[in-house]
Amino acid sequence: MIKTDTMLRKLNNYQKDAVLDNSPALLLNAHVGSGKTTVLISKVMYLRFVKAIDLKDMVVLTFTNKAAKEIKDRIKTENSEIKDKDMPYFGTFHHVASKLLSQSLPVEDIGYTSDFTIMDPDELMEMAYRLMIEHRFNIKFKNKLPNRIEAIKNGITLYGNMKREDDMAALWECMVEEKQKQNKMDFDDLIINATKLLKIGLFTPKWIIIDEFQDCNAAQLAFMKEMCGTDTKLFVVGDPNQIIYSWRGSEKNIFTTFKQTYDAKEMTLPINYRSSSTILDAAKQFLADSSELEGVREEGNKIVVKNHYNPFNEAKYLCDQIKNLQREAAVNYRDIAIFYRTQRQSKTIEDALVKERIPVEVSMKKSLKDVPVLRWFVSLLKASINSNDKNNIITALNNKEFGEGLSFAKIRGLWKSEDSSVLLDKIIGFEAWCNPTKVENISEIYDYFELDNYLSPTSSTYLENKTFILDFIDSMKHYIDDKKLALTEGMLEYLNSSTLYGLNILKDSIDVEDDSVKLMTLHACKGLEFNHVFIVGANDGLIPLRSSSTEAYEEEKRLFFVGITRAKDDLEISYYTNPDNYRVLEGPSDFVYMLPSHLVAKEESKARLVDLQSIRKEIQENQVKSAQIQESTPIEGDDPEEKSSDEKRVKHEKYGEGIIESEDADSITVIFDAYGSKTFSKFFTTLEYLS
Ligand SMILES: Nc1ncnc2c1ncn2[C@@H]1O[C@H](COP(=O)(O)OP(=O)(O)OP(=O)(O)O)[C@@H](O)[C@H]1O
Repeated sequence: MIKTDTMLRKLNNYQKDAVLDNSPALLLNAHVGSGKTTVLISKVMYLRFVKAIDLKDMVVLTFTNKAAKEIKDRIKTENSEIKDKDMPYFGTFHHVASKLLSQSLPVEDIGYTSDFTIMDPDELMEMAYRLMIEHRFNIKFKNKLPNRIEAIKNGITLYGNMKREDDMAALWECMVEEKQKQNKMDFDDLIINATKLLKIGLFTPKWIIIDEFQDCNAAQLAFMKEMCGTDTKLFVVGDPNQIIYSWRGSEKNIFTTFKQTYDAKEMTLPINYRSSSTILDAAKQFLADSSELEGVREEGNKIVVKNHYNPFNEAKYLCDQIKNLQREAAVNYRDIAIFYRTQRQSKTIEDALVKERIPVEVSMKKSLKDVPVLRWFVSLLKASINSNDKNNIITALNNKEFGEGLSFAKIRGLWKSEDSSVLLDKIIGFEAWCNPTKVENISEIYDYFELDNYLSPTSSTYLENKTFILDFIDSMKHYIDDKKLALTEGMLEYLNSSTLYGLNILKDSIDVEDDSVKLMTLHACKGLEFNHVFIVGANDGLIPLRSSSTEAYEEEKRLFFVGITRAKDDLEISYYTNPDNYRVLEGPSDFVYMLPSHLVAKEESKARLVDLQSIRKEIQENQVKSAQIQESTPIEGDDPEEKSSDEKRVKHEKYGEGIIESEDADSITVIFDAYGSKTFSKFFTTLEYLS
């Protein structure tokens, strides 16, 4: 209570009014750096500790796990008796929807049971390809299957002028049926199914609080609406200037819609506390209307705009600059951040920093697919706790690297008990093994599956793979211990979370407190702040990324605005003369020209090209040595542009050369230069890998 009082005293009048407001619906228009997070946390604390609202009666929806954790941690600090389990509905939309479906809503009514598992987009695609082969569906534009599935889910017809209809509708129907049969929901199903069942009015919290409201999509709005009982109060906070996820379908006029639908009161937080007035004035150039945004800080340093010959030179320069800041101005590494537009830009900078022994942390949303052994292991565990999960049983057995490399035909033989498989016997016997097994013995899972037999102990990757699996098991054990869950129930929850949050489950995303330089994409920097910010690659084709529409270009602008406004004191923006990438134009982009000249100190890079060859060679060698980081599939907070990165070229004896568009355990889709897209079963096709 004392802390809550002190906290309220620290707020300005705009902020305090928002926290104390008791309207049935409030829309808080929070300008950049105006204390949105501060107000959100204060609001929850105020409701709990002053208004005595039970935390279980509050739904607090955030866009990242990290944001929800921050709020929960503050509540726990205020009262140490409060535990995570007392705040079951604090989390991302997917997390809360999944919680409701597994614990409070009658999922049986829609053909599921409460122990359903969650499938990520990769698993969904695997299912699609498998059904396509099994049912011999004729699907056009296979290389665009993810888009086509997304479209059919949303009732949109893609490729309307297609001459001949294909079996897309039948495939989707089959997938819906199969998901139900296997008791699995994909990410969208979580929100859609929860919304469907909420209609019955089974769960009506007293408060619904939403962060980053500007990035909500129609499905999320419907989800919120169905949770509203007659007495439910709504408190939503957002900044229309920071819409950076419209590709996810965020509603264009979401603020107007909300105001009209709920007759909401509107309040504004106009004061930016974060950035120097120079940085704020520069940021304003990227807003259509900046009249309301006020700053309180001094003028500060000019923004440095710098030119580098290429990314290698830049990486070298960044190392020198960071060392200077640390040596001469005693700046902590944790106060420095480097932002780039695409994840693949990170490697050059990271390698250079590591080489110079500068502590660095790269923020990267990695999905399970990024560590193949974990992807396989999670399939194995999912198959073991859900006997209906045909897909994962096949993935676990069929995997050539870690599983038994069994063909479809052989696996079909196993169904009919014509054949036997050690791994399948383990999968089938797992439930019985779990029953007497205690949580503290969960580490024995490794031995139960005799995993050494599957990780090739003589291979160079054995130790690394084994460590990944042991870390995963350890992290799962801690999760189950902390929550005091039964073994299978805990495993199910943990596996579902690992599907939702990817590898971040092993590590609580980026640790801002850790004394290291932070590297991240512009998308990932949302909500953070640093004293010194470097934004690299301000060339056309990167910042902004090449866009096909005015809307996309405007979104690139907002993204750059978000990046600029993370900086408190110093901002440096750089571009390349030779970007080393044919998709990127040399020289500064329009965005650099938009910075008013009186706010800018332009500097030519002093880093010469001496040693360039050796720097380049060294970094490239490191890149080859380190495992290639696959681009992640979109999980909450990810950037779609990151999906199609490295192009792998292959050669087919009949169709000639082409690029791999997609592949899974069984099939591979290649776009051939001369023949277009073709999908093959991996069992029957030999492709020569060219790159
Ligand atoms: N009333 C206040 N007085 C002084 N500083 C404040 C006040 N409110 C917030 N701040 C500071 O302003 C900065 C920005 O606050 P916060 O991160 O909550 O803003 P935000 O609106 O969430 O930002 P963004 O939307 O840009 O992510 C923080 O450093 C915070 O401590």
